[in-house]
Amino acid sequence: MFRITSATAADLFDIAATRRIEETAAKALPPHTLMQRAGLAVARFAMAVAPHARVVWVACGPGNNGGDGFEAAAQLQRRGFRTVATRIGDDDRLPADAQASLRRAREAGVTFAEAPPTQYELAVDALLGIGSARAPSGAMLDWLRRMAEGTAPVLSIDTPSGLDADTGAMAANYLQADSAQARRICLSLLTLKPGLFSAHGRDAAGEVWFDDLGVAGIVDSPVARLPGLPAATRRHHASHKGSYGDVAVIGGAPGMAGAALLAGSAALNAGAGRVFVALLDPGAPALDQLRPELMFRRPDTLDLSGMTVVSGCGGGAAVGELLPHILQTADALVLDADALNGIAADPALQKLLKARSGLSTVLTPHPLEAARLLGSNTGEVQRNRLAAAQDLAKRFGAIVALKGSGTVIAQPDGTPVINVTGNARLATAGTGDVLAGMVGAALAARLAPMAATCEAVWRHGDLADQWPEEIPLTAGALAGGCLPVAR
Ligand SMILES: NC(=O)C1=CN([C@@H]2O[C@H](COP(=O)(O)OP(=O)(O)OC[C@H]3O[C@@H](n4cnc5c(N)ncnc54)[C@H](O)[C@@H]3O)[C@@H](O)[C@H]2O)[C@@H](O)CC1
Ligand SMILES: Nc1ncnc2c1ncn2[C@@H]1O[C@H](COP(=O)(O)OP(=O)(O)O)[C@@H](O)[C@H]1O
Ligand SMILES: [K+]
Repeated sequence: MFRITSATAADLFDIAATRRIEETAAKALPPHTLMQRAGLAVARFAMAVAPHARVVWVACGPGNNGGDGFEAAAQLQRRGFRTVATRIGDDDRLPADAQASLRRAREAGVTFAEAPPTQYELAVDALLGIGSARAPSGAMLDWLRRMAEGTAPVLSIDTPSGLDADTGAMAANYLQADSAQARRICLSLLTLKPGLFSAHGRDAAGEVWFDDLGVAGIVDSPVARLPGLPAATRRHHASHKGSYGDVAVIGGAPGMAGAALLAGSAALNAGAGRVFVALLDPGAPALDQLRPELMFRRPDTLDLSGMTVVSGCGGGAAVGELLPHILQTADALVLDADALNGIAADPALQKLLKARSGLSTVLTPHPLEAARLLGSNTGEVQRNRLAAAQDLAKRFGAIVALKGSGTVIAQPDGTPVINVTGNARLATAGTGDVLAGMVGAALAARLAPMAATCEAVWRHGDLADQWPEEIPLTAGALAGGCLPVAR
C-alpha cells in the first residue's frame, strides 16, 4: 500500500481492464480471497487514519463495493472499534462474495442500523465502486451528503461513490449537494483508475492511496499513466545559449500585450537560450524594462525556421492572419488561446495544422478551446477529458495538453498522461500563458514534444503546489518563479 504523490509513476486502468484483472486474479485464488484482502487493507488503513475512533460508520452499497465494506467492518469490529454499518440493498440480491462478507460482519458483532450514527470519528464510503451505474439517490445520496458535511474524515473504498472511475465525471445531483467539508481519502484497490485524477476526481477522492491486493503481476493495457518526476537534466559546461534554443512568442494584440510578455518571461526563466517577442499591437513599446532580455521584433521580420514559436497568447483575431505563415515555417510550435480559436474557425488552417504531422506541435487548449476545436461543448469535453484530448491529438497529429484539474497530455499514438501537480490557485488569468512559454522552452531545449509537454505541465503545477500560502499566486509571479528545464 502506498500514497500517490506527484512523484508517483504508475499505469492507470479503466473499469473494463480492472474487471479483467480481477477475474484473472480471482481464478487463481480460493473463493472470496480478494474481498477478504480488500477488507483487511481497508481496515488497516482506517486504523491508521483514525486510530482513536470510538465509532466507525461504514455505509455499504448493494454490490461488491458494499462487500468490501462488510469485510472491513468485520475486521475493525474484531480489532475493538465499535463499527456501525448502514446498508442499501436486499440480502438475496447481494453478489456471492458480498453475502459471505455480510455473514462475517454479523458474526463479528458489527451493529447494523437503519440510520447513520449521530457521532462517529471515521466514515467509510463502501456504497459504490466501479459498478456505479447511475446518480446516487434516496438514502444513498442522503448518506453521501452527511459524510461530506460531517467533520470526520471520509475513506472511500476503491472509488468515491458517484464518481465515474473512467472519466472523473461526478453525478450532478451529488456535486450540488457536496459542501466539501470533510477530509477525504480514497484507497484504490487492485488498479489505479484514471477518474481519480481528473475532472471532479481530485476533489472527490482527496488523498489517493493504492493497494494491489497482492496481484501486481497481471498484465493488461493501461488507458493512461501518471508521469512521475521529470528527469533531472544537467547543463553541460561546454554549452552556450544556442544549446537551449530560440523561442519566439507571437501574440499580444492591442490590450493583450501582457499575455505575450507572460509567455516570453516564462520561456526565458524556464531556460530558453534567447526569447523574441513579436507583439501584434503596433503601438506596443519595443522594450520591457523589467525584462530587458526579451528581444522585440515585428512579427513579419522574424525568420521562424529553426525557432520554437509560441503563438496565440493574447493574439486576438490578428493572429489568424499570421497563422498560415507560422504553421508552415515554425520549426517547433506551441498553439494556445486565440491561435486555437482561429484554427477552430478555419478549415484551411486545420489542414495546415494536420500537414505539420511529424513536426513538433503542441496544442494547449482549456476545455472551451478544446470544445471549439472538436465542434462540441465544454460539458461534453469535461465528461470525458481523456477521450477529448486523444480525439484532438489524433485529429490534428499533435501533442495536446487539455488543461484544468488533472491536465491530460495526449499524443496521436501512445498512452496519454494525466498530470497530478497543480491546484485551483492556478485558476487566475494568465497562468495558461505561462504554461505555453514553459512548453516552448522545453521544446527549444530539444526535448521530444510529448516529454517536453509533460515536463512543463508537471513543473507548472508543481510551482503552484509549492507556492507559499501567504503570497498571492499571480501569473506574473508564476512566470518569475519558473526554473530552467536543464540546470
Ligand atoms: N469481487 C471481488 O472479489 C472484489 C471486488 N472489489 C470491489 O467490488 C467493486 C465492484 O463491485 P460491483 O461490480 O458489484 O459494483 P459496485 O459495488 O460498485 O456496485 C454495483 C451495484 O450497485 C448498483 N448501483 C449502481 N449504481 C447505483 C446507484 N446510483 N444507486 C443504487 N445502486 C446502484 C448496481 O445495480 C449493482 O447492484 C469494486 O469497486 C471493489 O470495491 C474489489 O475489492 C476487488 C475484489
Ligand atoms: N482548478 C485547477 N486545478 C489545477 N489547475 C488549474 C485549475 N484551474 C486552472 N488551472 C491551470 O491553470 C492554467 C490556466 O490556463 P488558461 O485557462 O489558459 O488561463 P489563461 O488563458 O488565463 O492563461 C492551466 O494550466 C490550467 O491547467
Ligand atoms: K466507494
